[in-house]
Amino acid sequence: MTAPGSAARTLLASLLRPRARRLWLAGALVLLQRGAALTGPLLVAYTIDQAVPAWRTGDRGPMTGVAIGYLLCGSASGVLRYAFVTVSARVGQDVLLDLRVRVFGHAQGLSLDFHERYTSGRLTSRITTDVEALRGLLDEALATIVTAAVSTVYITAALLFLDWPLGLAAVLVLGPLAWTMRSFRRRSTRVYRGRSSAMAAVVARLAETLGGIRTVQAFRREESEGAAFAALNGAHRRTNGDAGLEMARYVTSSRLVANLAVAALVTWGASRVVSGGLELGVFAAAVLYLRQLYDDPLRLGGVADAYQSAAASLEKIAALLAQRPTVPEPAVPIPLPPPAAERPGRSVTFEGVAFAYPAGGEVLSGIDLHIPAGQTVAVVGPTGAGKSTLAKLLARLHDPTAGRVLVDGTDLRHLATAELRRTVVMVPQDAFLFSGSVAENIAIGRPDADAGAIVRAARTIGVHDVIAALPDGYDTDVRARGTRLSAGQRQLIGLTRALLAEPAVVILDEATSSLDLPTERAAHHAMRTVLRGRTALVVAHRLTTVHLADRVLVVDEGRVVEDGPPAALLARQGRFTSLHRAWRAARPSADDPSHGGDRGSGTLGGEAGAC
Ligand SMILES: Nc1ncnc2c1ncn2[C@@H]1O[C@H](COP(=O)(O)OP(=O)(O)OP(=O)(O)O)[C@@H](O)[C@H]1O
Repeated sequence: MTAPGSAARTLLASLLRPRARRLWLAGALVLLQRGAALTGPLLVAYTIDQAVPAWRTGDRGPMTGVAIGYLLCGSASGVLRYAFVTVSARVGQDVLLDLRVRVFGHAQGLSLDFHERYTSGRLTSRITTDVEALRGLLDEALATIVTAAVSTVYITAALLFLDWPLGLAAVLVLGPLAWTMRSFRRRSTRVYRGRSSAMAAVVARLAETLGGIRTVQAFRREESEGAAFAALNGAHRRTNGDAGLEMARYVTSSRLVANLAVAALVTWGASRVVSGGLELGVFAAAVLYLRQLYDDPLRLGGVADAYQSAAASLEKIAALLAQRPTVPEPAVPIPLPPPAAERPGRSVTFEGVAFAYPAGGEVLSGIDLHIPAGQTVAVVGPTGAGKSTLAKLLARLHDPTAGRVLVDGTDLRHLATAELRRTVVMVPQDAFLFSGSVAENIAIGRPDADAGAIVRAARTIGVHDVIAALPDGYDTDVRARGTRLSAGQRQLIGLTRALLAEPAVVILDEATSSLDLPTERAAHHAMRTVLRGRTALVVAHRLTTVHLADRVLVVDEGRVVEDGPPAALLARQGRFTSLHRAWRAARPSADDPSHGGDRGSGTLGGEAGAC
């Protein structure tokens, strides 16, 4: 069978090495168990050639010895088999647990650009289908392979011991059998790998379609998604059929070779018995051994599937584990200087920053920016201008391709991840809620926060009443039936998280989705609360948000084209003024704090195209 590639072998070795002692024990148990199980034919030879003739002369001793020998070997074989299965199953389960935890931990540590490339469906497939494929290897295939190898050595030795010409002839037949196995291996490798990839594609599609079920239903894509899923299943069925065909070919050809060999050897042995060249008992034992000897290659064929699937899956998992974060933890972190007592927050500097996503051209270039501690900066501009990318660089979700991003003079690349996450907190457009209580969800930025601190933060943000009205208040499971929080409420929870985490630098990627006026006012108030006393970069889609800022950056095609206080920019009659006008035209009252009406929901992102 094809051995897994070197990365997969290294991975398997790293999984098995910590369990070496139990593996040695399992190996010793197999040696003993096969020894006990394969003594049977030797006892048959002894019975026919020695014990029965002795009994005929009135000596029952040898037969009694044979009976006791049978009993002991049979019992020992059973007990040893039980012990072997128990030990190897424990090793298998431990390896799988270790592997799953390792893959999950590794995937979590990989940078955002990896996750943007490698879909969650593919990751699910690695942790489920591929780890399960390894289970097939550990549960059955490995034991079968080791048992077959040990049995072949034992049986060959026993046959040579009983009658070396017969033993030699039997060994020679192993050659053609090995050849059939080799050609089966060559053909089946491709087929089994194809089947494993087809299955992975089915799982990945399933995860992705169900993950995006709202979009699927909203755009009536059920039929086309169903057709795509059926096509993938069809491909999987075809590869399954091919695998079955290969196996049938192998079983037929190797059985044919084995049966021909047994027939020839039995005829030859029988002729020697007749001519007196071979004892009857030895002949009987040889026949019993021959069957077992040629059955082992067949058993190996039976587990080839599990072996090949595991080899293919191990390779995929090894390739995933070989991915390195593109935003690595510094080898020797540099701590931030103590915060200045006189000013809240920390300063932020972009120094000659440029950035390109791995699979695309430059989306930011020539960014030179200094944000003093405590300043709130709103970033506005057309859709796709690079606003969110700028925010992601400050959160170090990516590293710039040129230049540096500094907080209080320290390059983000030199900050320990824990300190970075404590200092800079990003509130994304849509706050993701993990399964668990509302309180746990609020506390993710500060897990040691007590209930009082959580409630205080929620009150300050203005979301306490919403939470208190939930079926179990702060203990309500956010994923439980009937507790769907609205987009606006999720935003408020996201802001409460940020407030509780008390970062020196906060990044708000304002949601583009429009909210009803009361929720929008609540969100506005919450933002004002979170921004107070911190350095802030706000990707703004509404002019009400811009009103919160000390300074506005207008970004277009990856460059900062205007920079200054909102009033000064308005006076300049430039890009910001056009944006402002477009906003006022689309939403003359609702976005302006001086008005109280409730109109449509124009947002800067949407209007920015006019700019
Ligand atoms: N993960 C990614 N891989 C490749 N290109 C990306 C990725 N994310 C964004 N881009 C591209 O980078 C450019 C800037 O995107 P970015 O999200 O920063 O714009 P934005 O100004 O925040 O837009 P919006 O207001 O619509 O959110 C766009 O051309 C976008 O297509």
